[in-house]
Amino acid sequence: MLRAAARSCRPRARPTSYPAPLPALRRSFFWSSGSGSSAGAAAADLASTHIPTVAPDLLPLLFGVVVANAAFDDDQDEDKLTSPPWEVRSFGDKGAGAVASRDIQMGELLIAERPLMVWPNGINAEEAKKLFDGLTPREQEVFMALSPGTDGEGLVQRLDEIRARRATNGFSIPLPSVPGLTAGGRSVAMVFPKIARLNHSCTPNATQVMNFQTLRMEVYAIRPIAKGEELNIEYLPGSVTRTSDERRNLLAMHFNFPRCLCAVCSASPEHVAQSDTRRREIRQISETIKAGRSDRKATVAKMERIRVLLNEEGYKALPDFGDEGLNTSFRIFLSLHAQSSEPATA
Ligand SMILES: C[S@@+](CC[C@H](N)C(=O)[O-])C[C@H]1O[C@@H](n2cnc3c(N)ncnc32)[C@H](O)[C@@H]1O
Repeated sequence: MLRAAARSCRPRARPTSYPAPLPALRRSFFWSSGSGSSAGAAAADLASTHIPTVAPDLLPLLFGVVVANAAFDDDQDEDKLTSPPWEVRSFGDKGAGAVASRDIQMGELLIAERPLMVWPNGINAEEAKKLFDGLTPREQEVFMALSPGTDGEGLVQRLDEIRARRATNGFSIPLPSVPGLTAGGRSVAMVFPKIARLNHSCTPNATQVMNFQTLRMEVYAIRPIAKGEELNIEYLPGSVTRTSDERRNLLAMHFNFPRCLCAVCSASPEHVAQSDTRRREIRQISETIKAGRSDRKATVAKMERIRVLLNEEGYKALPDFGDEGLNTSFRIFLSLHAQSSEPATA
């Protein structure tokens, strides 16, 4: 997909919102700490944040140790990791999926999960087999239990069973830059076995974000979710600006399901047509906002129109326009809108 392209479509696993900046690694990790200590400086001068100078051939080893200890998880709610508020059940033609086992509030952390493996993107069948053989028997078992991704007619269909699973269930995740260590930008493939059970919806109620401090992918509720409701994420960023046909083509090609069975796509033809009209208008407006030629007042009016259209669309969560700048602007607009529509207190 292809796989890589597919996942780069889907999980947009945005490495955007690290909960906090990366720790010490961000200073010059290897060559000299740049701390300015002179040869004669006393050992006591070394700050507690001192970054050691590391011999180059030890870097991969040290990096392995950093990765292995990446998550101290001291701020993680153990409960969320061990007894999440959802369970897996069958969703008919969609296969397995996750359902809320109690009422969930907006903003709740639903899953925080380490990847089963981290592989390069764009590998051939032979390389994939070699990497698969390197997994432990338990990891292989977990991987092979995931959706096979070989029952459709998209690009995934042409892959071997390892890469098809990787494509259907994984994310292509851009690595962040670490000054002095890596420029970032390179995307790698990661599969998270629990998150892989989440089905797609064109009006999702959850979203995923990669936390590189803990090396976990986190899934959050982006609106209140009632007990018994399915948890869904959006595989395609920018779905809110695409018509049903456009979404169907992309989902079929990259995720191997020819028919999206989410609430929007499985509505009556009349409702689907209305939804398409709204999403076309959202796209047209969002493109003019991105072009940046409107003044502030006009931009606010455009965002207000998008807000109304999203309401009509039943899109109760924050949309992903597939554009970080617009996502942020719209988030700010919504919070200002919420403040201005709060009833005045006497
Ligand atoms: C990442 S897996 C999701 C979990 C999967 N249902 C399972 O049984 O493990 C992706 C696959 O689930 C199915 N799927 C996910 N969302 C769907 C949707 N909205 N409509 C139809 N099938 C969907 C497709 O077969 C897709 O290739």
